[in-house]
Amino acid sequence: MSKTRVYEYAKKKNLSSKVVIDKMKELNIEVANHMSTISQDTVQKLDNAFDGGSREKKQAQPEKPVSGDSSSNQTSANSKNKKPNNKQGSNSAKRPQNNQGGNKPSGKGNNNKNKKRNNGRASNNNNQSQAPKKATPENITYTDTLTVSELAEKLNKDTAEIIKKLMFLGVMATKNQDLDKDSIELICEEYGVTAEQVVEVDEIDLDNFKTEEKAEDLIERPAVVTIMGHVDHGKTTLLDSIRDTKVTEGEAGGITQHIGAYQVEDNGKKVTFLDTPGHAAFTSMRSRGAQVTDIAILVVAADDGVMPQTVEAINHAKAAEVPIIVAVNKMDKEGANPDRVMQELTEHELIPEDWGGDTIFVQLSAIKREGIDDLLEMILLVSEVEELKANPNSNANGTVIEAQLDKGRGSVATLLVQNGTLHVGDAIVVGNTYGRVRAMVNDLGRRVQAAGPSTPVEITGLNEVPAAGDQFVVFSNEKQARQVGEARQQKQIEEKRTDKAKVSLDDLFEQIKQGEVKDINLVLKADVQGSVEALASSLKKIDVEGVKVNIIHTGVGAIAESDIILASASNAIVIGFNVRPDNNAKKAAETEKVDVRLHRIIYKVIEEIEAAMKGMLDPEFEEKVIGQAEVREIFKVSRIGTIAGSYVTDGKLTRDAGVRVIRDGVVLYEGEIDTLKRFKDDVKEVAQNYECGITVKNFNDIKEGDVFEAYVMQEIKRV
Ligand SMILES: Nc1nc2c(ncn2[C@@H]2O[C@H](COP(=O)(O)OP(=O)(O)OP(=O)(O)O)[C@@H](O)[C@H]2O)c(=O)[nH]1
Repeated sequence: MSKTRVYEYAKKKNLSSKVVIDKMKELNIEVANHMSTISQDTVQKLDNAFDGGSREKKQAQPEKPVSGDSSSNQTSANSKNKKPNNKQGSNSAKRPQNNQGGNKPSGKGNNNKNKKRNNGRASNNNNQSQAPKKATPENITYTDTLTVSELAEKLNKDTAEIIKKLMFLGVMATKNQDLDKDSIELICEEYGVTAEQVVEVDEIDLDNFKTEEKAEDLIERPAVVTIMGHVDHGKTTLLDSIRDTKVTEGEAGGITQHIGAYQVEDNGKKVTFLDTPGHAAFTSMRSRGAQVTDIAILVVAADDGVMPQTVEAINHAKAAEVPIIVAVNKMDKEGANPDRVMQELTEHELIPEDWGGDTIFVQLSAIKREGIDDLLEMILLVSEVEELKANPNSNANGTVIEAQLDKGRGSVATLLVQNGTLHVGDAIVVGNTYGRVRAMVNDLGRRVQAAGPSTPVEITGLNEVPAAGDQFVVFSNEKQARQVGEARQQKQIEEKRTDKAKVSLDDLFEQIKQGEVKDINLVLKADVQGSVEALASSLKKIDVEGVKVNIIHTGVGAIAESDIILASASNAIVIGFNVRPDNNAKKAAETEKVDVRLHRIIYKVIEEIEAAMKGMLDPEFEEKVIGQAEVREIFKVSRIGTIAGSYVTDGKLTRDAGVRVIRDGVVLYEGEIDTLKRFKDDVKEVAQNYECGITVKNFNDIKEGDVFEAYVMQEIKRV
């Protein structure tokens, strides 16, 4: 059996691997990737296929673009691969290796195995790669992406060699282009190198400061219980009656205090209840990464049965993988029908033990305080099964249950200690706040010095108010606590600043709805003063939901960088009427994330702004400028009209693209390309740094120095 591989065959035929793979697929020959072996029989079939057709051969000029950064004037089929990964993942469909499902699992599996084996040795090998011999390393590491030349350096190879390899994989890349994970792995595979993507550790992530516990240090801790269920089924009454029965029995003389959670004792064992019933609080904490609940009590009124929120609560508890105990409440009521409740719950996979399932059902009357002991007993039973453990002898960490600003005491937060023991005087970072635990009060209003695992305590001493669901960690070193706390605070401020998303038409309505936007600030630029005025007065007349259009700046001429800076500073949208942004403005708009809208018809501007304010903006398509060409010379041909001898300065021009003729930053005409030629030939597209001849449909007033802007309408993916 012959051992020809796809890429070898491709090389022999002077074709790219992609072309060969595509052809094999066309011929219904199974193929995974460029490394797949092909039989003699297949070689024969391919030979026939390629010798018959000439289309593919035309595309194959593998040697040429390697030396230069810009690729040759390719056909549109080939040019698809020119930029394999402008944005990570966004072009994945276009990457050749993604066409072959069979390839990945095996390749990845091997990598993973290697990864494990080589774990921790990555950097060593990297250093090794600096050795004078320049051997190929065993493995390489990277964080996010690598450019072609960075990859070449890591592999100790010439950049040109990597570019060539990429080409044989059907990927056209320049040396400074970022490669995505798949491409990096493919190239490394070629050299038998393992590529490991390492995740950058966030130094101020609180998880990094939690103590790692050894199994032998862990001892049993109380369960943390949340009560959930439908409105009026008796959650609050149940919480109150548990507390009243148990607290008065145990801690005599305590004045119960609402701190968001309380602890009761039964048979010498403690149970902690979160006293914000309902799944909203439960889920909002969970959405912030806090998993506090160990057991969920699902309250169902015996006279009402399973209701919508009962089902929601079940789903939330299931999603959190928290065991559920069903409390069938209101058993004292006349219409109480516990069997119906059980029956209805079986539909949600909560099957009573009596019926062969494993869900515990407790019948009770919260109001009459009947069945409370049974419920507690069951909670203790489930806790035992769950083997809930923690180490009371380490620095505390846990979650904020609730927090507020108190006039007299400053920031007050209820913390649930999940591991370790919290002490008065501890240096602590809580979410993005920090401080020293000044005083601790338990759920009975008593001052305490220490709080062990599963204990809720209210603390003071933080510099700011944290948020419910925030994590907290105690530091042995106060200085470190302050540093981490300050860094987290700083990061939050920065995130807020960048997060304070600039207004964009796409999410304007959302912001209006949330009350974040009351005025829409606009910067208007137009070709002539008359248009500026007409546009401004029409825009001011838009009246939607009491939101005011506020024109903060107008001007005549191209959109300049200063317009963008102004818009950025005042959170404005820029409208260009018959004008374009110049290059600096374009760059500024990108970095400042300023929404720039370009129009040629006044009513379209009004329509768009109005639609955005009403939340009716059509989100499906947006215009994407694909390239620009500069007119260098004009040829007047009597039968044809004006041919613009042009040079593509940016991107590419395609014959089916829309085109605008721009003179001094002002749009003169918008229409379609009529003919696009290279020398005498009609072509489908012309790439950057190439000359071409262009005629525009129904438009001949072209002058030297004019700019053609080519654009296509592109569907935008929403997340
Ligand atoms: N007869 C009887 N009524 C009860 C029982 N438990 C609660 N109730 C009554 O049912 C009503 C609702 O009880 P809550 O405890 O407020 O119910 P909830 O589930 O907390 O309600 P929301 O807070 O609105 O979600 C009140 O009028 C209670 O007095 C019980 O065991 N028997």
